[in-house]
Amino acid sequence: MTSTTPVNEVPAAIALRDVTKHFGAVHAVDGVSLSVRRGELFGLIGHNGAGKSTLFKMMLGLLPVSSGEIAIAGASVRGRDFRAARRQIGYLPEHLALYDNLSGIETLRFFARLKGADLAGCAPLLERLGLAAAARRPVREYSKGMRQRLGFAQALLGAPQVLFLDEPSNGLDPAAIREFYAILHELRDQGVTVLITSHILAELQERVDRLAIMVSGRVQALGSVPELREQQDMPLHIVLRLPPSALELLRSCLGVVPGLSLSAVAGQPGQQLISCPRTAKMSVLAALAPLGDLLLDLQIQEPSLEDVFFGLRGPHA
Ligand SMILES: Nc1ncnc2c1ncn2[C@@H]1O[C@H](COP(=O)(O)OP(=O)(O)OP(=O)(O)O)[C@@H](O)[C@H]1O
Repeated sequence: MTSTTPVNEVPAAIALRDVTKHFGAVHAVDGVSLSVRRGELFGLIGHNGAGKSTLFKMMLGLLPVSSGEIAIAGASVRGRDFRAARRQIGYLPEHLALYDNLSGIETLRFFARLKGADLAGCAPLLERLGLAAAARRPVREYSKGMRQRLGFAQALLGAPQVLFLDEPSNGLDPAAIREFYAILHELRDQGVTVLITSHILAELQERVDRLAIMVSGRVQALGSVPELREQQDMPLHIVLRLPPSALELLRSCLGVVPGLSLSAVAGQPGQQLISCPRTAKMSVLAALAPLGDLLLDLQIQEPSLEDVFFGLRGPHA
């Protein structure tokens, strides 16, 4: 294996250097470099066809790279030691095939045998994922959410150190999603590295440490949600509620702050929206002081991950 890690430095749990994958003329993945630390919960997002699944498959060694280097837990996916490293990897594919006639516990034992994991770990895993009561029922009777939880249980077999989860919250209800992320955060705190894809950006926004946004096979932006907001220079929105009689005073107060715009909030009488550069936040708040009690309410709205995503891709992308 070609090492990219300096001596005395802990290797990244996931390291990609200039990875490409071409299917004929289609550049599905086009020069991706990425480093995910041990114990990091990392999100991978992108439009349909952006290259996420292709990248996943290459990181799992299921699809050869066209060029570039991938190392998982220090082992190159092209190296001889990757077979052993795979034991440290858990994977939940987007569509996991399950045998309908097997029960939950039989399913998990089946996957445990394939993976060479301890069969004794199966029942506790079902318990942890809220499936203990359904353990002996055939999978054909499972709801979509139960199937997904069973899939998650199989990804956790053998206590993997790196987890790849492709659209894992598909079919989960809000309570199950909350429970699912609680388990992920627990695993992360134990040093497990998690790479997760989802199209539900609001779900990832508060829950991942960092993420990469893929556009047409490339990583277009990388960082924590606050870092991405900074990088994109997204404007800040401040919504005010005040009586119509205070509008003139508001305009004159804000006149001293450059670079902002003021507009009425459609369908919300008495509400005004200020859009301003993020750096102007404190100046705007200071400029509002003369309004005193006339200001009935104020909300600062940070751009969401969805705003960042569409800002990158453009409104019609
Ligand atoms: N086996 C294949 N042969 C030819 N083209 C492929 C193959 N697999 C993927 N592609 C193409 O590579 C591109 C990236 O596909 P990929 O499935 O990685 O996207 P994705 O980001 O996972 O999309 P989605 O969000 O819809 O799952 C697409 O243009 C797709 O058509």
